[in-house]
Amino acid sequence: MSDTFLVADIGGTNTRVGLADANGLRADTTRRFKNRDNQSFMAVLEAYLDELQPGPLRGACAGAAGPVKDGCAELTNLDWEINRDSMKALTGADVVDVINDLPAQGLSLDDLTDETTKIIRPGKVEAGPRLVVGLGTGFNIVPVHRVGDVLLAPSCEAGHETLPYRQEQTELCEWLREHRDYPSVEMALAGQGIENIFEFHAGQSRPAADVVAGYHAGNEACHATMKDYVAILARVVGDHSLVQLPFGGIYLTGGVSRSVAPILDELNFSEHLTEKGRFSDLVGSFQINLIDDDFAALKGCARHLRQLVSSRA
Ligand SMILES: Nc1ncnc2c1ncn2[C@@H]1O[C@H](COP(=O)(O)OP(=O)(O)OP(=O)(O)O)[C@@H](O)[C@H]1O
Repeated sequence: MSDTFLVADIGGTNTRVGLADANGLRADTTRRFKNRDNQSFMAVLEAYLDELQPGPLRGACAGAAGPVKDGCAELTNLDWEINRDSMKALTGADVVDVINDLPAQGLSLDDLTDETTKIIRPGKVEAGPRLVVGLGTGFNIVPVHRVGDVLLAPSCEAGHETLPYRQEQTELCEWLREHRDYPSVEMALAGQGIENIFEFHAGQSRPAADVVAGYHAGNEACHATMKDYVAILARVVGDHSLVQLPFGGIYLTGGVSRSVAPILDELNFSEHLTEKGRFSDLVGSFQINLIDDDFAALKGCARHLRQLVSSRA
């Protein structure tokens, strides 16, 4: 029987697809697609299968950036649906599943290399839960638990909880309430969050990458944006740390995390993170890492399939 898995990570902006086997994700098979250039995930998958011609597949798993129920996901930030039955029909795979994309990132943690996991803020690392914070087109946070040899990462929609803010951000919150969906964590901390905060400060729009570049170039509105962004990020990560107690460490991931990680220190991330009264030392003791692997979720989907196959054996 084939041991090949097809794995996919469908975000609001990008879709990544690859093949994995007993040795893990095959680097020569990974591809990245811009969603705006494609009609649907099925169209992406057809193009991928046409190019790669993988032969019979043992399993197929998609991590999708939206709530998943009964094998179906509706993406939150794009008008796409991902459906387990359609994937099964197209791939002919034996075991097929759809999971949320952030648990997919979380399930990759034991398959990442030292080169792709960088320490941003050293801390004490012990056995215990780990916490993955996804900063991409959307925002989400999931805990990762180990039970024996099995990793568990439950689905969450933490990006849509209400923004915790201090007095300094009251006007920003009111602006989000008036001009966006509502003042949710995602509206401030995803890539679109950087753009929202910039628009609040500057009265005009600018892509997230350009706001970060403007910060490095000394632009005042970009500086104010990243200052708010880092303060809110630290507060949200601190709050979730108290809920999950990530003694195994905190991991930032996603397209925004790689450009934000280098400026956390200079924008007082640690001071905001540890503003927790009697629990400041505890929150400050968790190590914070950066996942610098754009295909991490594919590795997590492969692990999910391995776990599914062995639970059915
Ligand atoms: N250099 C950068 N600095 C800041 N933000 C950036 C940079 N480059 C891209 N982004 C933002 O990163 C986001 C895309 O990240 P990513 O590739 O992780 O998205 P995705 O996988 O499609 O998203 P998700 O899974 O969150 O729906 C976009 O919002 C984009 O504006």
